[in-house]
Amino acid sequence: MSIPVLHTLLRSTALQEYIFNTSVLPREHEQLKAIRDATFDKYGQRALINVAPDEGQLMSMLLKIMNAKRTLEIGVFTGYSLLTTALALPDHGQITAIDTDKDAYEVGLPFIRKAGVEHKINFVHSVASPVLDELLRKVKAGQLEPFDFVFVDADKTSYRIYHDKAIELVKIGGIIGYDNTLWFGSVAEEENEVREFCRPGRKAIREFNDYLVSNPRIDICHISIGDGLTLCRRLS
Ligand SMILES: C[S@@+](CC[C@H](N)C(=O)[O-])C[C@H]1O[C@@H](n2cnc3c(N)ncnc32)[C@H](O)[C@@H]1O
Repeated sequence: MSIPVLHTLLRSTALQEYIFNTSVLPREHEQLKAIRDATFDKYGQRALINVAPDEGQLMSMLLKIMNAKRTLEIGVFTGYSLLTTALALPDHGQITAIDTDKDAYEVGLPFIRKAGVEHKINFVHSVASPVLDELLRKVKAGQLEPFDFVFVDADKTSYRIYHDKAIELVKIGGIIGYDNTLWFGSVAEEENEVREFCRPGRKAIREFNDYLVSNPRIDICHISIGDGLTLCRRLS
């Protein structure tokens, strides 16, 4: 069992291990496992910011059901969710992936290459907002098709800003996924019980969850997998 239990919100360790060992890890692509291992070697416990393997499995299933071809990712790190997406898209699929940390991306890149999917990826080394603004300009000018799927897993205090841009970047009927929307479970804790490291993120995520639910332009599904995943389907 190589996945630390911290990687899950499920309170039963035995049940989480059962899920991982029975249905998730035996089906995990060898290069995804290699990214996870390389991330632990380089970053230790920080490797937990990789998307959890069972969440990756869900993303992969969703992308295949949607027949997604063009996706956008904000927050790549060493590329676990990125490789998951690249493996789920058809050979002509295209991913625009944005991150400020090129060194982390390069930790995962050899495994993306070994998996034979690098040609699907356009990595943009930048803070996300200006890149999103430029993509928006192109979509509005009709120079770029809107995306089928957008995955957001970057700075939590900017999720609302990212949502206002992502809703215009994804096609009607397309999906936006937000990671970490249960923030170590702290969203449901009493104020005085919240662990210190959770405090800033908890406030941002709670406000973001309230913001999403008040938005009539989306369907919402809030899933307790990994550290919480909210799927939004654009309606209008
Ligand atoms: C939780 S990690 C992403 C994990 C990744 N999805 C995975 O599965 O491995 C968050 C990433 O967001 C990036 N990030 C933080 N703020 C950003 C910003 N303003 N613009 C672009 N990337 C940002 C960080 O550099 C970090 O690599």
